[in-house]
Amino acid sequence: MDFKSNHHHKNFIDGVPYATVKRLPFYHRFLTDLSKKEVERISSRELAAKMGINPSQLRQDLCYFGSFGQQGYGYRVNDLLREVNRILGLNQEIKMVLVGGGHLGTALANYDNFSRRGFIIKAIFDKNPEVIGGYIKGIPVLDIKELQEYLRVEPVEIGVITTPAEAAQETADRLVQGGVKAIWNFAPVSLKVPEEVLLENMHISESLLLLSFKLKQRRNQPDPV
Ligand SMILES: NC(=O)c1ccc[n+]([C@@H]2O[C@H](COP(=O)([O-])OP(=O)(O)OC[C@H]3O[C@@H](n4cnc5c(N)ncnc54)[C@H](O)[C@@H]3O)[C@@H](O)[C@H]2O)c1
Repeated sequence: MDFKSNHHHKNFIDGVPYATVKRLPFYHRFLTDLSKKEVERISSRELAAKMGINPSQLRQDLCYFGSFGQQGYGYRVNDLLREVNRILGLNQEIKMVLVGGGHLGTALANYDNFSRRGFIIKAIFDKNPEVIGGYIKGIPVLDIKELQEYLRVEPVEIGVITTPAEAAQETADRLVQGGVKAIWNFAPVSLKVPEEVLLENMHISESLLLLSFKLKQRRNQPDPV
């Protein structure tokens, strides 16, 4: 099934409703899990129950991924996963650079699952002479001054920012000048980037603050009897 572009309707991305797109990573996770367990097929009822979502919602979502379901047979897990991967753009390698090879940068570089899914960190950039010239998980750590020249020779699509907050905007500017198409930002800053550059923020501390709030709420509630 081919998706017609539907740019004039902002609730749709490539013919898939945004609400469905937002659930794609969730489908990806469950289908990958089933595929690993070598489950060949699954009914929409079973899959919905596993994922804790409404079966009719699930059937509706899956309609957008192509017609894989067969009455009384269910869905072929691998076909469905392949389609979800295709829609998510995971059927090709995506090159990234990471700026800020400190604690978080090192943790991300060490996380095997990104490269397993095709997200390849080509180089890490830092300004600290003590780390420049070294390697993190086999990835070279280069001088931030070389970023522009590097990207000219080796264009990448995603720039990951794991610098301290104060350095995040100048890092974003450098990445944009270098021609990256998307930024994955972990610094607790609202970055300004041109409209054509995609920005996804991963504000870990904000998530922790939310948890703190919920914890406080629960503490204030009387214990259930
Ligand atoms: N470590 C975590 O678990 C964590 C959690 C939540 C948020 N964050 C955020 O992630 C970011 C990084 O945190 P961290 O703990 O890894 O810090 P860190 O100090 O360990 O690492 C930051 C790295 O960025 C480099 N750097 C500084 N300025 C630079 C510049 N202008 N250009 C290139 N490199 C530069 C430093 O030399 C250092 O290696 C921060 O914005 C922090 O708020 C981190």
